[in-house]
Amino acid sequence: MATATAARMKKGKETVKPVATLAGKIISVRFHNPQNGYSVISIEPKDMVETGMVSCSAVGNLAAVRVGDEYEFAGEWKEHPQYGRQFAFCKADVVLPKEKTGAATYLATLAYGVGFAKAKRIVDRLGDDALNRIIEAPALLDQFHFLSPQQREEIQEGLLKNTRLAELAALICKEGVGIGTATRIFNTYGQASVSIVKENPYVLADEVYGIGFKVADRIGMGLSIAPDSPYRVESAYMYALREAGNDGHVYLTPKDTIVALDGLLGKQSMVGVSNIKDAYAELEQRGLVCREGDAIYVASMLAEEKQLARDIVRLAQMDGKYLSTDTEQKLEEVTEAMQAEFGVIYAPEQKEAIKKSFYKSLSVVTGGPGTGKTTVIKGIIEAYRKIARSNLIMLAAPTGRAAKRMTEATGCDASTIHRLLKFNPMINGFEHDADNQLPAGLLIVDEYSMSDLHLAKCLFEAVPSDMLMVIVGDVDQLPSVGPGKVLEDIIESRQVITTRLKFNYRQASGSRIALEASRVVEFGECRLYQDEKDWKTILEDEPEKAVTRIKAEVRAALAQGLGIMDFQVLAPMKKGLVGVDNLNEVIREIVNPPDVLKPEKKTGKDKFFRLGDKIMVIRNNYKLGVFNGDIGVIQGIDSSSIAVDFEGEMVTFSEDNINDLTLAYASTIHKSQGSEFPLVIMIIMRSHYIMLQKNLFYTGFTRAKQRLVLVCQESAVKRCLDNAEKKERHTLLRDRIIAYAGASQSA
Ligand SMILES: Nc1ncnc2c1ncn2[C@@H]1O[C@H](COP(=O)(O)OP(=O)(O)OP(=O)(O)O)[C@@H](O)[C@H]1O
Repeated sequence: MATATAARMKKGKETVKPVATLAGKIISVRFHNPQNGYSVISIEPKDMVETGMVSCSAVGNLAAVRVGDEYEFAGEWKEHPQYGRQFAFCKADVVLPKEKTGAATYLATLAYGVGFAKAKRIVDRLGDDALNRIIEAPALLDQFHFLSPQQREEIQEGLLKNTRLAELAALICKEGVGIGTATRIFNTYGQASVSIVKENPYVLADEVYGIGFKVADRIGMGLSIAPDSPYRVESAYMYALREAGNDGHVYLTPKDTIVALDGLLGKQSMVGVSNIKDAYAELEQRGLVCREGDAIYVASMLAEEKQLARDIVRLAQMDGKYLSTDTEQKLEEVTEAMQAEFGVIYAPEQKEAIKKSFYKSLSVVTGGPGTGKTTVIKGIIEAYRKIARSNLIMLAAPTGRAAKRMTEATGCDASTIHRLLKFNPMINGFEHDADNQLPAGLLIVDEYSMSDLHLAKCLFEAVPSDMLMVIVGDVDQLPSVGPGKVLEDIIESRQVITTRLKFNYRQASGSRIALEASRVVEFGECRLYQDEKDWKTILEDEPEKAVTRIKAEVRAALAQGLGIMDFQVLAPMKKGLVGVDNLNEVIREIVNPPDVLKPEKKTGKDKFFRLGDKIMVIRNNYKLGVFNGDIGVIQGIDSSSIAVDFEGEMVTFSEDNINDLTLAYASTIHKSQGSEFPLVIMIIMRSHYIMLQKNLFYTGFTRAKQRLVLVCQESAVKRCLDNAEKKERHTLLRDRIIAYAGASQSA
């Protein structure tokens, strides 16, 4: 392996820039940006004779800057048009004092409550090289009982920050790589950070949370790694495959892979097909990627797709636990009894759905909003109680909001799938799996169109064959945010018993939203009611005016007493005047204007959160127990964290994961899946062109429970309706289910 690594290293045509050096003490800090460490400092050079200066300016990135600290810088002298000659450094090593008094003085600056006397006792015991010894072995501090645990931590952290982290920051904090990123790298590799980053910065994309290929590449390019370095091409290859998951793909075709790599590596990168083939061969040899025909997979994704297909077939072919010669009659009696009990006459298809959930261990119920899915869920629960004489029932949904709605609708506790499977941060996985399956008799999972491949694989393997599992969802909605289209593939395989509910009860009660939902799905048609029942359309051709209309509707909602969680603005995409990002800023100024009592926290260029802001989680964080699409309100902001109330559950986000949050007054239609809101204000304009699809439009307006306000250009809605073609997702789940089912039947 060592030889292979050396060979791969050699292939890269690395260039080393000539550098000058400067040693001296910081005498003043003129500027320091805490986000990226960019600093402008005055230095008193150690060797004034050599530099010919009493003081000089130096610029570069430092993790922490303190007047009095001594550094050895490497970089080059530059002539600034305004500020004159200055030293631009790309490397900065703190020179720690080596004699006792200097070391003790330095140590005394690091921890609150540790003055010179205590620091001197430490240095006396550890010797002249005390500071370096503590850096190498922080446990040495344990012997000093007069230090509190916090003081020990502060000394250790201070030393590392001012030395090793400073060195790392100076090396990489350029061109948009911030101190936060440097700190994360440092937290991952500790003292070895600089040497690891110098050898192969692309490893960061695999191993450091929050760093992807693009940041690693910025670091790599800054370190003059060759554009055709195998490390770079392999990292881009893995990134391209993983990134395809963001477009819903489980695998990529060879052609798509090359297009994606071209985009990532740049056409001028000297990377040719042979480099890409070499990268594939290396990654395949390391077990990271594999290929089946024209499908190139991240190896773990292929394994998951196969495992899921096997488990689906296992459950779909297993007779329901309570199936016997008189089951049909028993089910008939039970549904009759329930009709009397609940005062409801089930539609034939609803009855079918309830009965069929007892035929096999796995069944599916699908239907649009208002077709009675929840009514069927309640029916299945009650029928199970009566037939199995058991209460071993588990209910779940992919998001917290959907689980909450399920609880409210059924009166039974429902949890997220993650909670159901018991996510354990210690093992970074679920406690319930194939070896420790779920202890229930009946499991019903709602909003299943939202489940991606990974979550489906984890859930299905944890379901014992003698359990009854019913998955419920609206297959006409957008598929999951993550890779795959699991519900659609299961239904299309025709190997799993499925009931499609068609009759729309809400439509029967006059709802225009329900009526148009059916018409959109069945005929690709939709009437744009001016203002009738639960539907209001505002036709507006100019984007600026459309934004003004949205603002007016938001004000009207507030005037009617709706809270920020009661209404949601939806748009097809993020960018542009009528995109989510701009709408969020505009709506925030109405709903949560600035106030001296409301602290704000900067989170990026031109981005900030304000106390009281409505926010959404955009990445699953199993450790914090929050998931993509969860919506909450900011209840606390301080210099290093944000506390968010997720409908009664408080979660604190630190600097490391604040970027997993975004404003949520407006959100994309994709992100609104699984949620419903009393009022939805949805905008559909021609400038959203590339996103305008039938299932996107359908998913968006069916999020409205009581009222929809549609601000649109008529032609944009028409474009949605005409574009019934679903965006293709590369997955082979359907084919695998069919193949495994065939194989097991012929076996
Ligand atoms: N057989 C029935 N007879 C009369 N009313 C019914 C029947 N089935 C459902 N309903 C009513 O229709 C409405 C919609 O039903 P339900 O909430 O079960 O649908 P849903 O598919 O779960 O809707 P959504 O996906 O929007 O939550 C409810 O008010 C429900 O009481």
